[in-house]
Amino acid sequence: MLFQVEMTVKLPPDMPAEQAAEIKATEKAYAEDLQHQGKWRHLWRVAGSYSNVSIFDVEDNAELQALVSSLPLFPYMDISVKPLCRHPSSVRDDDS
Ligand SMILES: O=C(O)CC1=CCC(=O)O1
Repeated sequence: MLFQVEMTVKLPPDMPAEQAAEIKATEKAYAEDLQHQGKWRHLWRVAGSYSNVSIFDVEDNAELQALVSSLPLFPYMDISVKPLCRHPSSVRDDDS
């Protein structure tokens, strides 16, 4: 199942820089691992913001919930999720 996930990072302004850097580094490693596994198919920065638009390819809603709620930045993000399905006019054969 494909999901579009939009994440907006809102770190507390008073979070120490070292702590913020550590969380971001852990987040990066987690995101890279999920991309290598094929579960996090796309990761795009929304230009001009501290947001990303991502496409996840997971078994079901429960797996998406497990992955997203395990993100190190999860407590510091606003997240919206949209389920996706194939468009009848799509010519790509890899977007199922
Ligand atoms: O910077 C972001 O958009 C949050 C984030 C998601 C994966 C990652 O490495 O950073």
